[in-house]
Amino acid sequence: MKYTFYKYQGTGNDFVMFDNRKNEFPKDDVSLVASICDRKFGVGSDGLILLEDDEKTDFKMVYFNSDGREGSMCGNGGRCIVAFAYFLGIIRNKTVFIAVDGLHEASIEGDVVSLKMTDVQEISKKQNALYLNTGSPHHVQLVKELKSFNVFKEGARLRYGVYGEKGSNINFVEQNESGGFDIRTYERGVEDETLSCGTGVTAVALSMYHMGKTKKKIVPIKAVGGNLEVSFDEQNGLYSNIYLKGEAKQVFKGELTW
Ligand SMILES: N[C@H](CCC[C@H](N)C(=O)O)C(=O)O
Repeated sequence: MKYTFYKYQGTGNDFVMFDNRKNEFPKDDVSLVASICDRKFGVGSDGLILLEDDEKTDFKMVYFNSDGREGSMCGNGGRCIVAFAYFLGIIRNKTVFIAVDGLHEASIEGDVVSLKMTDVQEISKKQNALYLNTGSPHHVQLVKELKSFNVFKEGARLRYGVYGEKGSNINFVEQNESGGFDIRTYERGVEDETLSCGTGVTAVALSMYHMGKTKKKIVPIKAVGGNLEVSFDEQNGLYSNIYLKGEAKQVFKGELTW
């Protein structure tokens, strides 16, 4: 059977996307998902996303990491699937959809998608770092000379060494001259550095505010693959109305046979 797929990227975090409203995709096939994501033997991507029907909202997002296993929330994937739903004509400029961590509101204007993230109440302190869940678990650590920092080696060491089998995504941050922050992320489930991680960017913005590194509630973040903006409200340590905003684009369409 032939399946049409689309490739999307959000600040360089790339995804193979299927319209699975007819439920044809064999989503329990971990090795199939992993082989589609493989950059040498497949299409190549950081993850695979299914757009499915949902009774109560506009659509459902099902996200798999490139290892073939279902992941926790993906912020860039969430932005990309909004662009995909718009392309398919399922939504207009505003939407509410369901993902693994609950409901998400979003809006799209040209190539720019603004995605509401889950509220965050708990930011815990680790040695040299903060840890929080923005839909996915994130370790946030300030470093010097981020450009030459060995993200893969240090990320892998912390991911397994500190967080064990379940793991965490690991973000390294440095404040830049314009007052915003540069970020590089080692992603669990991809087990490598990716060019951008949306839930990671969100975690960094909240963490930097929490630490007093910025007083602004609109925080520009520069990932390797592009710029994102995080805005939020904060009251007594509760972060709400968190929005992740940036470009999400369709790259190509193709056909897979299996
Ligand atoms: N790239 C994603 C993060 C996916 C989280 C995933 N790596 C996991 O821990 O299951 C993002 O843009 O938020």
